[in-house]
Amino acid sequence: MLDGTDFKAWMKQANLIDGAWVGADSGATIDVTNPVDGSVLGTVPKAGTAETQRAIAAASAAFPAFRELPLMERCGLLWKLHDALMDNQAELAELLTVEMGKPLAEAKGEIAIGAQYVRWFAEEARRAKGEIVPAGVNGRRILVTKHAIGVVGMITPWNFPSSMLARKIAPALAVGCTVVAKPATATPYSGLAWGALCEEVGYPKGVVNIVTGSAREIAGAMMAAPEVRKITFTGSTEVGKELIRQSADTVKKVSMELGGNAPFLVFDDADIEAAVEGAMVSKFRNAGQTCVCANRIYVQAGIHDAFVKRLVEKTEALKVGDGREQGVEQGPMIDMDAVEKVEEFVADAKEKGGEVVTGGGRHGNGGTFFQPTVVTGATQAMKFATEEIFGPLAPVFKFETEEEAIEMANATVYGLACYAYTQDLGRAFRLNEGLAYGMIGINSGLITTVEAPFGGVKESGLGKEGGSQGLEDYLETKYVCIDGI
Ligand SMILES: O=CCCCC(=O)O
Repeated sequence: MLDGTDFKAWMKQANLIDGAWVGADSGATIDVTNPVDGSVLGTVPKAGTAETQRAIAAASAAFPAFRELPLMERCGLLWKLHDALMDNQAELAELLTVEMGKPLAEAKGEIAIGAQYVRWFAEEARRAKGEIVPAGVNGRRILVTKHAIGVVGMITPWNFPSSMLARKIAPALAVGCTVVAKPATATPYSGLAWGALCEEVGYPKGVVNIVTGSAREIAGAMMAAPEVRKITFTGSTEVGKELIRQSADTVKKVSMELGGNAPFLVFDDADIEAAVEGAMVSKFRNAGQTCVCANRIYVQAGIHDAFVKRLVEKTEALKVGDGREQGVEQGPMIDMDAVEKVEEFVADAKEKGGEVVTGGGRHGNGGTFFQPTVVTGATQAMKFATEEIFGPLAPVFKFETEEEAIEMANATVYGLACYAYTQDLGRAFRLNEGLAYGMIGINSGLITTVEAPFGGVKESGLGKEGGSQGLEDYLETKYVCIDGI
């Protein structure tokens, strides 16, 4: 266990609305538990429509002045926010681990990448450039300018409760937008901590508002409010589709980071050790509860057995336990529903001829711990071929040709991330062109980085987070036509 950190210092048990820390109007609260043993860490307000409407009104009132804050002052606030995150990295990471379950090393990494997003967008804000376009006729000038979109509603998930907010809140604040955020009910403290950090570094009241409680009511109030000009959501495709439908009524801009079903292709010419290493990190980080986790591992026949042998050895060596314990590499799953879903995938695979080579069931630690699992003999008829597993289950499929691998990899409605291991440069280019995914890792199982546009195609989403594109999503483009020159 960690010594000397005081994660409770950042564990805010109230909502931040218009610069005040408040409870729900009704006084109702929701318990927040540690998935390691179900123990109650504390409570958060069970807020709903009225509280969210006040948060939106506060963000709306704060917008004109915040938008006008000199660019260097906005960037300066982000620099301070970056430093506050890193100065409190250990405490914030422990808070994340106790509410979400991921190993402390991963939680620290999550706080660090969140801080990097903040720094990245502090730098990118200085390049939110417009352009002057040559006019088609004399005496006329065409100017294209960029402007903060306005109040942004943010709905964030439980699996990366800090960094998913980072890559929404940082670009929004960088360009002068104001924020109403709803963290996931299972992991609200990491989101509320962003409110506390923003307050500490001096954001004016109303610029950042954080509301916890009824997802239906909070999201409903955001979607209904004409002042909310943009909604950014990370979560399931099902919920994302519903939010897109609701956004039509007030024609909001939307960014949707939705589900995935990442194929991980390993070709005969791959460096097997590197491929296994990549598969391990891609599959088992966050106990497989990552939208870009390898969901289907396709291995070419010539190296299939050698790959599986190493994958199983490494999977069996994973240390499962309380994320706060030294050396733990896989924590508990978020809840019992998640466990049962993985059990269903295993049962379905077994019924259809798959072989569980290691793991396959609940872990001896009890509760929501699940064994790191490898299933071989996977086929396109099994449920995980088309559905997202979101758990520590690695299905291995065998393939013969590149064409067959691409076809199977693309046989899904999702298009978030995919991976391929090969030493053949020509093949790497063919894969990049042939795989219908928003992100491709060639010889890498870990591709998330602040400089790159994270996001999917098809039913995996709309918009990008990170990169210069991640700023663009919070800007409105205007054009001025000056005639008679
Ligand atoms: O679950 C989706 C977020 C992925 C974040 C990451 O890759 O770090």
